[in-house]
Amino acid sequence: MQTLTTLLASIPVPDDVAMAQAQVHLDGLLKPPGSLGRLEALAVQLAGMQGLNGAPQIAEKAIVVMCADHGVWHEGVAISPQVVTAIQAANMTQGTTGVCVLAAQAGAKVHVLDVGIDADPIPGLVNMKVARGSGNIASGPAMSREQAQELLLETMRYTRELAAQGVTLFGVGELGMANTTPAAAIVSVLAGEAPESVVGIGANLPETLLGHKAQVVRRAIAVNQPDAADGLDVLAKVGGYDLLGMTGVILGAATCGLPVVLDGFLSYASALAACRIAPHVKPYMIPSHLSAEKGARIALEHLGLEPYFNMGMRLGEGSGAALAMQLVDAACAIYHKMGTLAASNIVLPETKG
Ligand SMILES: Cc1cc2ncn([C@H]3O[C@H](COP(=O)(O)O)[C@@H](O)[C@H]3O)c2cc1C
Ligand SMILES: O=C(O)c1cccnc1
Repeated sequence: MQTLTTLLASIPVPDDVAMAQAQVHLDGLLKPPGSLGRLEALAVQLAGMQGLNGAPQIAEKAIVVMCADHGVWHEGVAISPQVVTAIQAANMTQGTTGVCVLAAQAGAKVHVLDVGIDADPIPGLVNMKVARGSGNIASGPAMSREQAQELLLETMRYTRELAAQGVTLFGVGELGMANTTPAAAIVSVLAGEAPESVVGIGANLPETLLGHKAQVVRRAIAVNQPDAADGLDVLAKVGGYDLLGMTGVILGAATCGLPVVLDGFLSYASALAACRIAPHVKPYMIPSHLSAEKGARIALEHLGLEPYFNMGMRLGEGSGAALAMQLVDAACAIYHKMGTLAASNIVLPETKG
């Protein structure tokens, strides 16, 4: 079985030649060159991905939703009852959640993984439970480094298996009451920003409790002393199973040369960790929306990603990733279905840049 090191080393470098050819093709389509803006850039990005073999074309889409509970919930950093994680995870199997509805719109299949829900295994979920909830990061690590590495590998392998079955576009999602607290801790450490700048209301925490939430993040960092240079250390000490699992999907997709659409704030934390673990994963990431969570802009800036849309969304679950998959479809559609300037005998003067 391949080790983490060999898997990470297998992430292909995007194909520059394919990207240049895609740009030439786009410039010849029935429009002023460049006039479809970031849709063109997205098509070029896809063309460079080795798993797609040159032409941007999406076959099967998968949104992988990582579900887990968090010991830090007991610090009073979230207002939702902890049992909502298990209830909403079960709802995922009924197709009634936000991500399920939006994924159906996008033609994506939702895969729901229990990586650490504090409940008995739930029928219909993939059981990859590490434990019934992670450790309380305010007083110790979320998990051991061994557990973190094992879950990272397992979720990478799960993603690669989906790719082997024909998935060519991935989206990440999560579910876990209180998970905006470990996500804020990860972003704080990896972006080098104060907890106060990245802590937000999550699922409607009263503003009056934001100071407390920031203090809990401060404590988590002080107690655990995560090494900002070591993404796995940060995830293990101040993260959680769901955040780790999303990092696994991001890295797993990249090892197959396939694109992965990010979601909201939680996914930004996982993506920052993925970049710290393997910086060459970056070209495979596709941002979706700007989450309304307070630290969202900071996290995206540190990722060097500009979100495609800003709709005040802050649900998570993969809802934003599902919506953005329709943009990926749009980028492929213009590439393959538009007519050419040449066929219409339109000759445009050369323009610069
Ligand atoms: C019914 C319900 C459905 C959700 N779906 C996603 N979240 C989102 O809210 C949680 C994070 O916010 P916090 O850190 O404040 O707990 C995560 O489960 C996230 O996926 C939900 C939250 C609730 C209440
Ligand atoms: O940005 C998100 O995805 C988000 C924000 C708050 C709560 N849950 C999810």
